[in-house]
Amino acid sequence: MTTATTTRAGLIEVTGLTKRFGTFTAVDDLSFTVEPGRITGFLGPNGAGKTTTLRMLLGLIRPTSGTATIGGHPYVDLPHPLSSVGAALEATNFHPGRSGRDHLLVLADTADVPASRVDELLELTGIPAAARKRAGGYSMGMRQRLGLAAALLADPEVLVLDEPANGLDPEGIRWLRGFLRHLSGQGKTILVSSHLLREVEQTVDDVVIIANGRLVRSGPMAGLRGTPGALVQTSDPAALAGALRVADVTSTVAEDGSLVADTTDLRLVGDVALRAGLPVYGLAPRTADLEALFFELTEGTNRNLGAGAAGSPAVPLERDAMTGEEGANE
Ligand SMILES: Nc1ncnc2c1ncn2[C@@H]1O[C@H](COP(=O)(O)OP(=O)(O)OP(=O)(O)O)[C@@H](O)[C@H]1O
Repeated sequence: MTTATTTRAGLIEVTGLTKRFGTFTAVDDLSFTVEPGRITGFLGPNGAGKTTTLRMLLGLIRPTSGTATIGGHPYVDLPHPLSSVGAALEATNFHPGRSGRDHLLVLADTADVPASRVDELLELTGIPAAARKRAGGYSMGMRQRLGLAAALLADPEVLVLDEPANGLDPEGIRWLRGFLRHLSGQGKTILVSSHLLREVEQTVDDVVIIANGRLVRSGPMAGLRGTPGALVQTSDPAALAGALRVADVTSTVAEDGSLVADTTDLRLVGDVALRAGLPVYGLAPRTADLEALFFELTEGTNRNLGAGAAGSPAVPLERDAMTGEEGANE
């Protein structure tokens, strides 16, 4: 069993985490771990409970039950929270009249971080010139980069980013991917939320997928992609399946009539078909349809649209420690 004294500093452990707002259960008995040196995608449709979970992890709201710890400690008990965890939960909470650089300088002062680190981070996040202008005029992508710079100020071991790809153009998403990869290469723990699997599928090593506040899947991204294979279109799939079996390759006929062979050796499949005298109309590696899988796993669970909305809250019930949003009780 893991204890606070033996847990690695950057390990995130969520155990039986539950959050109720009145009668509405936003996060329901959620358990997962996030490993250092890896990028983990925290995925689920709108309203699944991602932000609520991250807020509990960051000590901004109290769990109804369960725990969320970083290096074995709840956030509020971390001896050096700023150098342990950097977070960017919203891309909008900057003083609009203040420049991005000034915003970071204020934060740096609070966190006891030298001003030189601010300029280093503005370079790293690609906004050195724009950061001298008023933050009120920033695009969403710029605000994302500024939020990322703020999260990294104290060079934390753990980075928690809520929808960081929102508002980034394809070039920006590619940049973010490379940047996060670089940080995970330094051994940092990176937890990135998104409501789109497709947006992060090339970025993340592991996934934690939730729907209706509950865990539906967690593990390496490779496991989600499934076993690679070959897709073949031929005139007689059953005959080709028989010929492949002789060559020690198992296969199944898909709904659309194509044959899915359990091998990545396309040349072998082509050769077997040729020897069997069967025409091949199409031959390609099989790639998982992640979008379809994600939809299947989370189907109809967007609570903000009302589907499956039993007990859905009409009004916010609790004041949020970060945004000061309205609300009262738990
Ligand atoms: N303070 C609150 N009071 C009442 N209900 C809340 C509060 N905060 C969140 N909720 C509800 O809890 C559910 C989960 O919300 P949450 O913001 O955690 O989802 P999410 O997965 O982050 O969604 P999105 O992708 O849209 O940001 C939603 O139905 C939301 O309306």
